[in-house]
Amino acid sequence: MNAFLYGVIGQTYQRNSYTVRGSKSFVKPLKLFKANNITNTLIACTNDNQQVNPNPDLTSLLSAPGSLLLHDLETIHQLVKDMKEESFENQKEDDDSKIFGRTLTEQKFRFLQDLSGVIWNEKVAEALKHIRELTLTQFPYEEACMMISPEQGKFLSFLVRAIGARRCLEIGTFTGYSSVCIAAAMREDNESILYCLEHNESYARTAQREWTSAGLLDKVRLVLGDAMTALQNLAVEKRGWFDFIFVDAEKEKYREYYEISLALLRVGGVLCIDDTCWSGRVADEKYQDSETLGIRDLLDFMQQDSRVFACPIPIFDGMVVALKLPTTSHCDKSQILLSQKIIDVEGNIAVGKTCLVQSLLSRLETRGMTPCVFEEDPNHAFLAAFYDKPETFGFSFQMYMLKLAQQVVIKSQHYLFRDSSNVALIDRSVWGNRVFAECNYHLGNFSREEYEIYESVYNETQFQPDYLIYLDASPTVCLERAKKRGRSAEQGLQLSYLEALDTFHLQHLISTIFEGRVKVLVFNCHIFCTAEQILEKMRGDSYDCKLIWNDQSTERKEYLWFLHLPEDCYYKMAKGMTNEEWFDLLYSWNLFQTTEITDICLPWLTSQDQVTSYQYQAFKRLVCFALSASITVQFYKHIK
Ligand SMILES: C[S@@+](CC[C@H](N)C(=O)[O-])C[C@H]1O[C@@H](n2cnc3c(N)ncnc32)[C@H](O)[C@@H]1O
Repeated sequence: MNAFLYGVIGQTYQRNSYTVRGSKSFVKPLKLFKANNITNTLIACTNDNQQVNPNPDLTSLLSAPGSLLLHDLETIHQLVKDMKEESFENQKEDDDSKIFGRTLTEQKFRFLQDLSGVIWNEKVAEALKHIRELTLTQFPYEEACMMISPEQGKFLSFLVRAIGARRCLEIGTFTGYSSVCIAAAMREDNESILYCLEHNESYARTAQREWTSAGLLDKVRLVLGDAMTALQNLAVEKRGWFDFIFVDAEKEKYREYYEISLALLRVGGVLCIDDTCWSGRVADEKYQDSETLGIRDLLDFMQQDSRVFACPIPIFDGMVVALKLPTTSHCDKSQILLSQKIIDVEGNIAVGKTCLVQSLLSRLETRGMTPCVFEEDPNHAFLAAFYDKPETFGFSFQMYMLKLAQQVVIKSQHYLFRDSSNVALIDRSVWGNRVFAECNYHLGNFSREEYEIYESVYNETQFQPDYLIYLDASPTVCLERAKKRGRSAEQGLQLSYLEALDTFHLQHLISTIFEGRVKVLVFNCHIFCTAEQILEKMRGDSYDCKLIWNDQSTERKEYLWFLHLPEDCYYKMAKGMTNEEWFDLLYSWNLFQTTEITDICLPWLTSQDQVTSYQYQAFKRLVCFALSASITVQFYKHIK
């Protein structure tokens, strides 16, 4: 007998009439599977299909993308040989709900559980079991079958853990089965979060109870309401932010969900789309209903979409997983790079960036990472011409440098994407470039119109390092170092230029710290800091901003004292204060005289939610003002 058993794992396509109608060889396995509550339904055919399959639905099913040749008959027989046949006779053959989604307890199928308990600990396993039972017994069959199968749940956990996801999103939560699988597998740190979009309040409440009993409530953020509205809101702030997105809501909107999900996903993130077989209907043109069309259109579209690498998975009712690829554009707003992999080293000319980057390079290598340095390498003649006549070449040179920096963004993205151990060390990025451009504009080397052009091109660039390491030294020290290294283009370097650059660097540094999106380490480099010191700080990292002094000199402390704020400042920030109150507060704390600074942290940067964006901005402005008032008066006089 030359028979094959085809199956879509866990699929409930079965109409028993098909499956028992064919060869006797697979009737027994089928019965045994059912008797043992195995969700898999096998669809079988002989080597000449017609004998088994007079029904056109089965033909289309077998040709559907989700169909999978599981085993030859002998393997199936081997698989079921120890199964018990008890109670099978009493089961109503086509009572789908009896078979659908039962928890698998048979030894043979223990692989469906997380035996190590590492990902699905006891609470999670219990919750998953409970959700299945509750959903199958308390919801009508048509609703209950919206829940993903246990195998899919495990697959979701697998994917999330495999990519180390911690920022996840689910579109369509229902009673919470898939969300528990995702949340349980997210990276175990405080930043891990799963956004769950669901518009049905009663489903959402059920899911919430399950998150609580699974011990996952603090990792899940429910967004109750229309998913598309929620997605549009997320797209304002969280483009390129998510590591993993699971799409499992209205099929008619799949194309729209796909597009917006892709924008929300980071490069290297994974998108998983459910129900892509849709009981085989997607493959059968006879079905033209809006849901089938929604899925079919998306699949057709994805085949041509070079933004992703997609793979169909014939599991339950089919899934497609898609990996978001890097593009060749620096200005795709959704191109946020892989997290924890970019270190941007910034600072004034000759402060010591290149030395530090080189020593970081070798240190990271000894720690099993594969770092690569990315830097702009400008044409030296052009650089010399710019130093010689900044008012003539200011704009063209800065535009040229911006272009080089944008290429660095693209190159580093591709590098990071290639291997998970890769780390990009950037020796001055677009961040530093902008500081130079702004400074040159203020020095009169750009016209206003030119500066606006620069800004518009700069604003197209999407760049988000994980760490910004700022090396700080006074302009005098930088000038000495520039002279020492003796680059010919830098021979005419003026102290006044370094002072101007210093001020703009510090202002940008403050803005960056206060935006709170990047971890900032500020190193006092009057004495060179070592790579070991920096790595040490990164390793023990629990702050969002650190100011680190590696010597006792006080010369520069006055520039940065304002970062050291008393504890109750955080509390007051959340209370809502006017600009004037803030100003008084700053004075009352006598901050302008503070000289004692050690490691500092700005804890509210991790919880921006407590602070309104107005307060945030107001605070930022005040600090900038304080800086310019107390430190840079001289500089402004100078440039005016
Ligand atoms: C297929 S079920 C999700 C099943 C769930 N992922 C699981 O494994 O248990 C789809 C869910 O999406 C929700 N939904 C459908 N349209 C929605 C919309 N426009 N906004 C928010 N939720 C929606 C439904 O209420 C339903 O709970």
